[in-house]
Amino acid sequence: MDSSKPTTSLFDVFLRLRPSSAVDKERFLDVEQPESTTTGSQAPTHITIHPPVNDNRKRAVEKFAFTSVFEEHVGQREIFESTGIVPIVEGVLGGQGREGRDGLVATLGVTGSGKSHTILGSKSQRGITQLTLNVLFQHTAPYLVDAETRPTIFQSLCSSDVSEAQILSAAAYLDSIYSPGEAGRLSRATTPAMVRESTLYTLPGSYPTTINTNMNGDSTSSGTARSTPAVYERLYPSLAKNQSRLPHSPSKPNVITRSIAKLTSSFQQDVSFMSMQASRRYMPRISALSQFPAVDDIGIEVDNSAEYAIVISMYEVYNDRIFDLLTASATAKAPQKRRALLFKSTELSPDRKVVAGLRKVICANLEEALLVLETGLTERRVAGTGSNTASSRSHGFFCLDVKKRRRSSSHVAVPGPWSNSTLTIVDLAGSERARTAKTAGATLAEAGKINESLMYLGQCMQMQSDNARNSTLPGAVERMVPFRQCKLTELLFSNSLSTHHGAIHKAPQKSIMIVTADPLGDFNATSQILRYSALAREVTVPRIPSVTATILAASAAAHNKPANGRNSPSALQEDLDAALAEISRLRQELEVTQVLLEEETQRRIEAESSWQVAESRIEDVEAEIREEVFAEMEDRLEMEKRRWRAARHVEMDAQDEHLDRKLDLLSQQMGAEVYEDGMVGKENLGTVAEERFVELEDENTVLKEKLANAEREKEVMRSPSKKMRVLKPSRKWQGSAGVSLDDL
Ligand SMILES: Nc1ncnc2c1ncn2[C@@H]1O[C@H](COP(=O)(O)OP(=O)(O)OP(=O)(O)O)[C@@H](O)[C@H]1O
Repeated sequence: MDSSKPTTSLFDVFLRLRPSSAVDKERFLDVEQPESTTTGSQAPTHITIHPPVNDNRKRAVEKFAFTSVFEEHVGQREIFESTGIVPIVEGVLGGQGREGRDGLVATLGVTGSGKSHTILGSKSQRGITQLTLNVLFQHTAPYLVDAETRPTIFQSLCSSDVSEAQILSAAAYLDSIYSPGEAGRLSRATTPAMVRESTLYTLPGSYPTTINTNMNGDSTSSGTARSTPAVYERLYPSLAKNQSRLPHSPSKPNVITRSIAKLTSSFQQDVSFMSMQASRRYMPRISALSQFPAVDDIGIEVDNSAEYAIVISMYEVYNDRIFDLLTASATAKAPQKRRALLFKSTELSPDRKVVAGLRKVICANLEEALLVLETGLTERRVAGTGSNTASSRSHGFFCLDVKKRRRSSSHVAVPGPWSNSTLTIVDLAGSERARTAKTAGATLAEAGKINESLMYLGQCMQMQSDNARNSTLPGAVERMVPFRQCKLTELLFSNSLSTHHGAIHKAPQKSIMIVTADPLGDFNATSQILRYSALAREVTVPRIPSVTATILAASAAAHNKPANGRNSPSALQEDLDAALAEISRLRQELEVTQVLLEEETQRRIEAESSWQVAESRIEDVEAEIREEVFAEMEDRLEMEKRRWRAARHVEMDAQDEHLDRKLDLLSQQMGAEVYEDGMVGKENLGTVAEERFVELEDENTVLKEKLANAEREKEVMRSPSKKMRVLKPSRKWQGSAGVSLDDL
């Protein structure tokens, strides 16, 4: 089996095994050590999985190839270094004078296999996300722009963003989340690394006891007042730095003073921090987050002719809909109100889809970025299941936009335009079996959606490995990866294809997938994921020595010879052995074919079910479109009616006016007396005038008919039920001013 990475591969695929806590379970996965391990440090690339001993479905032994396999003892730093994340970060920053290239790092695996641990770490260890942020900020620090205090830079960053985003500075964002008005916001989960601010006060001597709280919840300090900023600076060095730039306003307390004031107030009321409401939110303590493993010695190349801005956004895909994790939309009053965002092309990004309308936060340093990350993660949907006490119920996307532009210098007066490249780190929700996870209700429904999206992801990855396998065949045509089936695959794959924006060619993103597995976990679920994610796969049937041995023994008995045949090497025996070996080989081949057939049947069943899902979705969409079109038609009809009515009123007014003018003219010409009520006195008319009067009467009759017709039409428009009545001609026409022309 060729383990080399296929050229058409969209992802590099790594396998990480987690240390298992299970003691009574059988290990079903073995790592094949490469021969060169004895001489060099080459990581293994192949694994073999064996069906459980008591497996009543006769299943094959399967061998899988990955870019690298990391065994249980491998730590977070080695994963960070060996999976090629560092070159991806360099790619995002872009080489000297070049635009960056998008990157994607994702984890995939069964629930509880260690995806979140790999991406986000735990209380004692940092994950890939924190390590990436550390390396990124450490090396770009001298080249980062100051968007906080320079409005022109902030403005230029806002206007360069193509995703209709709401861009904020980190201080403004954190203030919007932790300000008193937002204190009742719901917290869905604590993050693996988060230690809440309240724990600060349990440490002896760490609490500035002289802080007092006024009626507004503002804090004032007395006596040892200088200790307060020291605590701020130790806890929130970046915010303290930012605040020192801003004029201090006692009437407008900042987020930190308010937070401490609230805690002081609780403390003074003798309320235990442990008994505080879970929904209450406190700023995470930076110093309490893990610093391990250190990555300060890892170097990356940065373009020193450029300046950078690092902008963070976070969202989750929950039930196939995208929700912003940085928008404070879930409040205690309206927990359900979360607006789903669209993945679409925008005015400024016509050739490339983006998640439109996200909130994005410009971070000036690592501390700010970690605070934003921790805050966003508390919004993510997490629930306890039978398989994992904090199981992710959504696919989490953490996006690092690196904005880059040429710096102004003595040669170039103005800086260049901003370019943007994004590193997306994805923590996928895990596939799970309802029976193992013991889920029910909404959690079970979520699992259904998670499994469905992972099935589509599996189809895409399967297509990728099929394409890679077929690419070596003459005349092979690469098949399109079906990534538009759901939001998850669209988000993961659509930037993996190269696009053109005007004359600019954007390179496809560089992607890596880290598959996590528990070698003592669920065999069925794990093998399914390995099957579609591995770069290559080989199926073998376990040797069944008993079959050959039985036949040999039987034939030996028939010839009354020893079973091993060593003592009687006759030609007959040799023929018999050869025949038995051939039978055994054919039998194995048949079994492999049976296994493959079974798998193909399974795939067909899955494809049929996804076809059915697609069909019912089409029906839903069709019904939705029908309703929309019908509603639009009704609106338009109503608008047309209103327009027609307005036009008719105008016409009637014009006719009245015309009539009045004629009467005026007539009375002037004939010297007839026009009474105050508009009637003309006939007694004053001469012969010529009488003729003219008759003419005008005829004309009036025509006008009357026209008006009567108009009146009838109006009635018809008003109510179809009155149609019949209106069709009967009215006996007598009354002018709009109540003047009867018959009376003239
Ligand atoms: N490599 C590892 N080393 C130590 N502990 C680990 C490792 N991988 C996972 N764990 C621990 O196992 C538990 C479950 O892991 P985690 O939450 O990362 O699983 P998951 O795959 O993200 O699950 P889900 O899909 O349900 O969210 C956690 O307590 C985590 O700390």
